[in-house]
Amino acid sequence: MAPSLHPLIDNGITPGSSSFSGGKLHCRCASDQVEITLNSNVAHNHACGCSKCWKPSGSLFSIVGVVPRDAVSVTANASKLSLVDKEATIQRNACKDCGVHLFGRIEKDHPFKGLDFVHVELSDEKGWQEPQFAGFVSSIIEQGSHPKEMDEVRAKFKAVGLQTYDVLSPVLMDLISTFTAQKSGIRFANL
Ligand SMILES: N[C@@H](CCC(=O)N[C@@H](CS)C(=O)NCC(=O)O)C(=O)O
Ligand SMILES: [Zn+2]
Ligand SMILES: [Zn+2]
Repeated sequence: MAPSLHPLIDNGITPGSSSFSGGKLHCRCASDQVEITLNSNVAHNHACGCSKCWKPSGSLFSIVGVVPRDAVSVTANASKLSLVDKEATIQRNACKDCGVHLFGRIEKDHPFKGLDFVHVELSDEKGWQEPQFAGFVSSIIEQGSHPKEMDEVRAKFKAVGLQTYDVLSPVLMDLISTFTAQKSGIRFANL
């Protein structure tokens, strides 16, 4: 059987709702779940093949989107959260008991500082923005996917209407490079 990319991708994509304005995420513990309340829909929601983003078991990709950090609050069992990797740019807060990542936050100077990274499949609500593209696709080889499977993986994304990139989408790459240019002193008129 072909490997699962992700349950939210494998059988086609369900569009989100433009009027949806947030909901709750829960970890996968049987009791005393960590609860996160998001007062916003996600943006730039996408499949990520990197080794650092949380994936449901059996899936090759994570689905991860961003929300303004001011829209994120931990509303139950905060004491179960711990940082996965204190050195990483994205400080991923995971449940110590079930391992699910509840939110990732950037504290250092970075183009995406101010945005938290979240996985909407941890919510029971419907209406979250659907995945827009797939990023870090080639990274799945680093986790053991066979290089010869890559055409099939990219074809599957294409079949559900998603573009694939080996880093991020052009919009996000341009944001990162704009930030880097400005850091080096370049000033753009009319941004
Ligand atoms: N090939 C690497 C890529 C890791 C990577 O750069 N991930 C991206 C996408 S989530 C990132 O921005 N990481 C920053 C971080 O994890 O802090 C891997 O799979 O581990
Ligand atoms: Zn948990
Ligand atoms: Zn990632």
